[in-house]
Order: sequence, then C-alpha cells, then structure tokens
Amino acid sequence: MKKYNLVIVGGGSTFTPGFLKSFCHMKEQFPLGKLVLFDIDAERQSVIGEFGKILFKELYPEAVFHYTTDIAEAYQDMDFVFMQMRVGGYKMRELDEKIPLQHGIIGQETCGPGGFAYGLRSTKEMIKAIYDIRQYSPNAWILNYSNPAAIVAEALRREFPNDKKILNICDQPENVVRSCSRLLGCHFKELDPVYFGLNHYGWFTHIYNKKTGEDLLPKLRALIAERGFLPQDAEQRDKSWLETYGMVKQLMEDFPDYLPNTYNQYYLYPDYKAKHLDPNFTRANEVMASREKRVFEECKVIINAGTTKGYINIHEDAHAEFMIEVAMSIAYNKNDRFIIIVENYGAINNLPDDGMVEVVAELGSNGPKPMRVGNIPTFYKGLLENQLASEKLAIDAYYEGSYQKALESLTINRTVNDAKKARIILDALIEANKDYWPELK
Ligand SMILES: NC(=O)c1ccc[n+]([C@@H]2O[C@H](COP(=O)([O-])OP(=O)(O)OC[C@H]3O[C@@H](n4cnc5c(N)ncnc54)[C@H](O)[C@@H]3O)[C@@H](O)[C@H]2O)c1
Ligand SMILES: O=P(O)(O)OC[C@H]1O[C@H](O[C@H]2[C@H](O)[C@@H](O)[C@@H](O)O[C@@H]2CO)[C@H](O)[C@@H](O)[C@@H]1O
Ligand SMILES: [Mn+2]
Repeated sequence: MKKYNLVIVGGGSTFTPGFLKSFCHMKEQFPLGKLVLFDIDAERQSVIGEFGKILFKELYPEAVFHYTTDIAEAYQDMDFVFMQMRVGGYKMRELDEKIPLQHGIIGQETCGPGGFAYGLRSTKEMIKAIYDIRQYSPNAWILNYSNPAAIVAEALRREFPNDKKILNICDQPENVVRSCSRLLGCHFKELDPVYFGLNHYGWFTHIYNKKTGEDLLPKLRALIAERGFLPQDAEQRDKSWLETYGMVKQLMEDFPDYLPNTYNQYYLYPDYKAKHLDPNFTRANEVMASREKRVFEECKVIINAGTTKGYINIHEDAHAEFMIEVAMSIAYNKNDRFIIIVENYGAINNLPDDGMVEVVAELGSNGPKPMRVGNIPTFYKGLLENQLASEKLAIDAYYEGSYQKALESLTINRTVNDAKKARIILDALIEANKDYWPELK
C-alpha cells in the first residue's frame, strides 16, 4: 500500500494535536511515509512538535515525523498539503472582532468586516505559501481550510487559475449534517445532503436517507421546532457555539424552506447579533482562555512526562477525521461526496460562473465533480449575490491596492450596509492591519 507524504502548514495550530491523533488512529486506512509540521512561529510549533514526536515514537514509529520552519524541508516531495494558517494569530482575530463591534457592527472572524480584514491578511500569505509549495512539490494536492475560506478561495482562483490541485473546503456543513444525525438518532453516514451557498453562507435543500431516498428535512424541521438544535459534540462546546447552534431554530421559524448553515445568523440578524455579542470578551478571548490554553497545557504535560501513556486517549477528532477522509477520497479515487468550495460554472444555475460557491461534489483523484442544484429562489439568490460581490470586491481591493474597492466591499456587506460606518471601520482596520495588508490608496 502506498504511503503518503503530508505537510501541515500552520503546524502550531490548536487543531494540530487532533490531526496527529487522527493520523495515528487512521494509519491502516491512510498510511503515512512522512508527516511534517511547518509553521513560521518556532516557539508555538515546538510545543506541538515535541508532543508529536513523543506520540509518533509510541504509536506510529513506521512514519517519519518532524517539524520545521524551513520551507525546503517542509515542502519537498509532498503528496498532500493541509493548510491551516491563522495570519496574525488570535491577537489579530481579537481586533477583527472588536473593531467592528465598537461601532455596533458584527465582529466575527469570517463574516463582515472581520472576515474582510482576515481575508486580506490570509490572501497575501496563502499566495506566497502556494508558490513555495509548488517549487518543491508541483503535483501535491493542496487542501486549504485556512479562513476566511470564501475570500481565500476567490484569491486563489485568480492567482492560480490553472492549478487544479488546490481544493478549498470547510467542515461546517458536515458538522451541521452530523448535528442532524444526533437529532434524528442515526449515523451521519446514513445522510445524503443537497446544499447550496457560499462558504459560511448556505442552506440544505434536502437531507435524504441514503438507503431509502426519503427526504428527512420535514422531520428535522419539526424536531428543531420542538427541541431546538445542538451541535453533535455539544458536551464539548463553549457557550458561544451552543448559542450559535441555538439560532438555527429561529432561522427556520423565519425562513422555513431550508436548513441553514449556522453562520447565516450573522447575515440575517446583524443588528440582533451585534447587540448580543460582548465587545469586551469576544470569541477570540474565549478561544484563548479555553482551546488554546488547554491544547498547549496538555502538550506540555506530555512533554514533561516524556510519554503519552496515561495522559491521552487516542480517538479521532471530528475535524481532522473529516479532512483525512477528504484526502483519502482523492488518494484512492473513492468519489465520496463532500460539500466543497468550487468555481460555480452552472452548479448554481442563476449565479455567475466565476463565483466560488459551496455545493455537494463527488471527489476523486481528478478533483471535485460538483452536483447541480438548478436555479435557486430569488430571496437566496439576492442574499448570495450581495455577499459574492462583497467578497470579490475584497479581492479587487487586494490586487488593485484600492481603498475605494475596500469601501465598496464593506458597504455592500449585509452586516454593515452603511457607507459612513464602513469608512470608519475600514480606517480603523487599515491602522490595525498595517503590518499585514497591502497599502490601500
Ligand atoms: N474551515 C474549517 O473547517 C476550519 C476549522 C477549524 C479551523 N480552521 C482554520 O484553521 C486555521 C487554524 O486555526 P487555529 O484556531 O488553530 O489557529 P492557531 O492560531 O492556533 O494556528 C494557526 C497557526 O498558523 C501559523 N501561521 C500563521 N501564519 C503562517 C504562515 N504564513 N505560514 C505558516 N504558518 C502560519 C501560526 O503561527 C499558528 O501556529 C485558521 O485559519 C482557522 O480559521 C478552519
Ligand atoms: O471559533 P473557533 O475558533 O472555535 O471556530 C472557528 C471555526 O468554526 C468552524 O469549525 C468548527 C469545525 O467545523 C468543527 O468540526 C470543530 O472542529 O470545531 C470547529 C470550531 O470550534 C468553522 O467551520 C471554521 O471555519 C472556523 O475556523
Ligand atoms: Mn469553516
């Protein structure tokens, strides 16, 4: 069985330990020859990397494992590249969230002005990283889930139009499907969804039972109305995520046609959400106090002990397992179905061809084969065209160094919708991002 070489870009991420555990757990299904962690932050990466060394020595000695900040060492001879960089770290995420909130506008890492700010930071570093990767591994599959995935996907579409081995993907739609399975009392693999939208802005039109073909959406609608909606892993979630999933009930009361992605709340209730987010303690603060703290403490305990035995349980992490299954579907030409970000070209018939949309696709060694959803109703078309314009204008602003395009991107965004507020927030974001953004004139 072929062994695959894989590098994780953003190896110091809070999600990396989950990936390392999942690679161990899934080694029979997806054997690795070499696993490399690459990060620009040596200190952050060494904690995760030293933990990984101990884990792999004990559970996966047949795979070569190492971590590095050197590009050549990281990218040589790779089959797969998993990209999970957070440019600017949680400190910049905190500003992305707090600056708009100071002006009464949603502060969120991927939606609205926060997403715009993070998008311009990610675009520059993602483009650089992909040129570096292609120098050493011209044929590797690049799986990107660095955020904001919608804006990054638009940038990569423009920068690398002929590179058919870059796949942009997010596991939030899958997370919603898994949460439906919890409510229905079945396994998520029994469900076969139909979905349309943009990344972090979409809807399920049907959730079929894979065996019988029955559409379970009416049943789900009734269950959600009666019991609300919880993430599949509710017991491990922070308060803000439980509130986010809780909003699905409200979304379905107001717009009962389809089951929404949880992120839709920011676009459909911007005033309500902005009023209910704490401008002094945002999600970045919550993550720094919870996941980031926990992950780094756990790694340090294992490093001090010199062993994982007695300290961790090896089980797959849902996020990591999902991304590894994506890689397996490509590696083994499985043509499994995933919800993927693709260039539209008719998948959503009444949206532009060059929009990066999110739909179900079969995924094999020749890439995604998107499934068509036909024409979408006017309400959804209007919402998505508006957001697509905002995302395209953000990338126009990046390439043209244009303040005007940036202002237009924020003004047209539903979470802002006011040119005066857009200008004030943009000026504050320019100041905060001066080490990261191209100059906007
Ligand atoms: N779409 C999804 O399904 C999904 C799910 C979870 C996380 N994510 C994304 O994964 C990323 C990691 O999230 P996190 O919360 O663990 O963040 P994190 O800050 O813990 O980790 C990100 C790492 O990226 C590194 N980094 C920054 N710039 C880099 C560059 N230019 N090259 C290489 N490494 C770089 C940082 O030093 C850091 O160690 C984020 O982009 C997040 O949005 C996506
Ligand atoms: O606020 P965060 O940093 O906790 O999460 C932001 C990310 O949220 C979604 O990812 C989920 C992921 O879908 C799920 O499998 C699990 O791993 O939790 C993550 C969040 O905790 C979203 O899809 C990502 O794009 C965000 O980065
Ligand atoms: Mn996502």
